[in-house]
Amino acid sequence: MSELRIGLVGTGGIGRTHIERINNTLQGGKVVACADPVGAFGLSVAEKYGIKGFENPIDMINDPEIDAVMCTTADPYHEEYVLASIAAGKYVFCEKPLAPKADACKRIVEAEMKAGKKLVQVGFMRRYDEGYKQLKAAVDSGKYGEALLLHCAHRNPSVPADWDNSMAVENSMVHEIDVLRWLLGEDYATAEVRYGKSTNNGPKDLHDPQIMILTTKSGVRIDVESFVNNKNDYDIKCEIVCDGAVLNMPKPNYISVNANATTGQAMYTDCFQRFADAYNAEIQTWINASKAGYVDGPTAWDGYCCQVAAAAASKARETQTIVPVEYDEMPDFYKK
Ligand SMILES: NC(=O)c1ccc[n+]([C@@H]2O[C@H](COP(=O)([O-])OP(=O)(O)OC[C@H]3O[C@@H](n4cnc5c(N)ncnc54)[C@H](O)[C@@H]3O)[C@@H](O)[C@H]2O)c1
Ligand SMILES: O[C@H]1[C@H](O)[C@@H](O)[C@H](O)[C@@H](O)[C@H]1O
Repeated sequence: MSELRIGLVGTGGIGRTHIERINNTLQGGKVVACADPVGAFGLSVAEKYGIKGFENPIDMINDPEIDAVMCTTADPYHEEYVLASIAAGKYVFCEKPLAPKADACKRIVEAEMKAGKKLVQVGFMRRYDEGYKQLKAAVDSGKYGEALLLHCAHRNPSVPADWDNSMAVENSMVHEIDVLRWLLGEDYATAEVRYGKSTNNGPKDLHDPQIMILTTKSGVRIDVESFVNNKNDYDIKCEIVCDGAVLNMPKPNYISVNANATTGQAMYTDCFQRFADAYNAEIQTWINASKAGYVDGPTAWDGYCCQVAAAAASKARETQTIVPVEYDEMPDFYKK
């Protein structure tokens, strides 16, 4: 196959950035068509990029001219389009979360096993970020002793007005749930969510900030501050306290500017700036692997495990208790 012909469903903010990165920057693939659950919107984006538009996303997924699918719709639509891609036997990249609820992720896992072949990659792009990769390499090297504690922060300037408490975990902190599980190489045992004093700057149904506390099966304790209406910058922190050292994620920086008798430094204000290189590496890896006939990234099983932990954290928040994270046993299908 000379070029992977991609059909993208979900032409909102990130969908359009993926069309641009694939068609202008990356190699080996082209977004040749797009569609959206809001049909007319999908058609208008297709016109803007000069690619084929489909009114109905399922027709696009089933079109023989489409080799692989990207699903970048709002979270509740992921299940339908990922299942349709699996039914069509096509590789599918699904933005995180695989689906907001663990039972929907489980249905995807079951459909993929029934198809007999891994087809799904989940959009946890932080695994491709240079800073997280360096942290993982340092932990895996064993040179710094065992990881004991992790202190993390996930700060966004703002989130849309329809956000509620469940999205803080299911949509936002799910990035930490995935990347720290990958970094430490183990699953979670318990989840807990505690509130600080809330800002008045966010949506009315969101208590912000929140602190999620996770423990892994071996007992590593992780705290994550989620503050998604800080009105300031997009700031991601990860500090790992090891037995013999403290490891800190490097902060990608802008230049500092001395002017007007002040030293200043611009800051990232969104994930597209902060993780630009990671998105490119993630999607290039997906294109290469899809052409070669395999999945090389976070799997549907990873997506399921993350939403199981997110559900435990949500329950912990509602009950203000510590909740066990209880996964199904990993099927052999995902062990290879
Ligand atoms: N990996 C990441 O860091 C990352 C970053 C952003 C989003 N995401 C994920 O990607 C998915 C999509 O997020 P998004 O930020 O692109 O959402 P978005 O709100 O920009 O778009 C979502 C949907 O809203 C509707 N919509 C948006 N703009 C519209 C318009 N002008 N007219 C009509 N309808 C419109 C469309 O149906 C569209 O598919 C989500 O699952 C999200 O979690 C991941
Ligand atoms: O969908 C976005 C995206 O995943 C960002 O990377 C994250 O920082 C935001 O909190 C989330 O709302």
